[in-house]
Amino acid sequence: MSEHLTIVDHPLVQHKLTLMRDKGTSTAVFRQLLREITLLLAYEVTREIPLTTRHIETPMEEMDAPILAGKKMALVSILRAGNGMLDGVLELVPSARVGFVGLYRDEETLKPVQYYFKAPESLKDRLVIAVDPMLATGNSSAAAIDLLKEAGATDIRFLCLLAAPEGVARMKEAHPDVHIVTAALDRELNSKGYIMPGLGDAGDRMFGTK
Ligand SMILES: O=P(O)(O)OC[C@H]1O[C@H](OP(=O)(O)OP(=O)(O)O)[C@H](O)[C@@H]1O
Ligand SMILES: O=c1cc[nH]c(=O)[nH]1
Ligand SMILES: [Mg+2]
Repeated sequence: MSEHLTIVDHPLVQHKLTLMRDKGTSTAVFRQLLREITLLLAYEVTREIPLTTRHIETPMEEMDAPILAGKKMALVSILRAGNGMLDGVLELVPSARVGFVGLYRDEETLKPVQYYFKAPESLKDRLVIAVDPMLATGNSSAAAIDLLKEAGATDIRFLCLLAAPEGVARMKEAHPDVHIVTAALDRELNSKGYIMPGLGDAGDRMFGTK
């Protein structure tokens, strides 16, 4: 993947995203929609992953057929809202290994506070897909990717639902090698670091905590 940012403008993604943005959408429906959109985004983020061939026999004849190359990919959820995207990717890539980075954003400073880290082994040999629905200031995702690189990851993609221009710029500066896939690039951040027009606090809407 060469460009830094891909916006997935598929009509089904855009339709479902509108339903998610709507403040009248229930927690249960919000969670279900995020899972459905993530499956479609996962199709995009896994484009151009390397293939090799396996010699097989169809009922008709032998052939060298394409199959994914290398070690199983690692999927890393940035807690807690990232967990809402895990199932969608796992539906498409069921053999992926799964890791977790626990971070929350201090509401005053907008800096990430880390509370957990657990990654699959041999990260350096795997394609790593980090997931978090919201890329706002980019402080959380940049910090999560710092930790993944410290743990050995070299081939990392970032999958989110909504991005702000400020977060994309921050990621491009901190991690120019990390390709971002998102369903939408919104207008801006407000004075409290929330994405506008956005969808509010993804974790709270997903888990019903506010
Ligand atoms: O780009 P940033 O400005 O860092 O903001 C984005 C972060 O904020 C949200 O998490 P939050 O801190 O609300 O934690 P939660 O997932 O536990 O709700 C979101 O899921 C991102 O991790
Ligand atoms: O708009 C935002 C910004 C950060 N985190 C969220 O969940 N929503
Ligand atoms: Mg939150």
